[in-house]
Amino acid sequence: MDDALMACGHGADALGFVFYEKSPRYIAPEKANAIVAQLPPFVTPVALFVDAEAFLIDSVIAGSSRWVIQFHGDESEQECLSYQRPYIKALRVRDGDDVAFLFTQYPSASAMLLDAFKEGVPGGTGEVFNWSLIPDELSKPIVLAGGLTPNNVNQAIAQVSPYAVDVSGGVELSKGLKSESKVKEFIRGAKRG
Ligand SMILES: O=C(O)c1ccccc1NCC(=O)[C@H](O)[C@H](O)COP(=O)(O)O
Repeated sequence: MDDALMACGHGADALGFVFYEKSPRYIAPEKANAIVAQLPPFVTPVALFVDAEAFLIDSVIAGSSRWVIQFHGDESEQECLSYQRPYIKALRVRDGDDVAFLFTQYPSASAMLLDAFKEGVPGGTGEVFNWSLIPDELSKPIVLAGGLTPNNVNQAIAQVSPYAVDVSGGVELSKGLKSESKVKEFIRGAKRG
């Protein structure tokens, strides 16, 4: 709760909640929904799943009409759509990927999140990928992720012009422990960019 309100206080537009049990950032659904109930009205809570069972997703989103879902696994478009909520599909980009083609696989997504590919790690890698793999013209808004920090967020925005930027490890003191000064610096840098 303290971290969430701290990030909102520094101007975060959205907060991600990781419902992937293998992540050090995992949060239990009931705890997350208690936080969501306290969020200011214009901050979007984003529920992150990796090939989760439908009952888990349903149990989280039943807690609030405000949830946007972010899918980090191999979920099909049909599956993403079945929850009848706005959703973001994460793609882990690697050399040789045709990003524009991958976008066409999720026509119903509200946005696509582009993240670094690391074998066996579905997200939160802390690694930057090659931004030049992102075409200039894409059919959906991009959320840029992967190894962003207060030091490179400006450059990322200048090069990619994303709809939004997403950060995890780059604003932490250690895995799962957010740093207020880094969060503040990151958001300031992003909004200036
Ligand atoms: O953060 C995690 O632990 C995580 C685990 C499983 C799926 C997704 C996860 N995070 C997703 C995010 O959107 C991260 O913010 C994104 O991958 C960027 O992470 P980082 O490179 O550490 O900034």
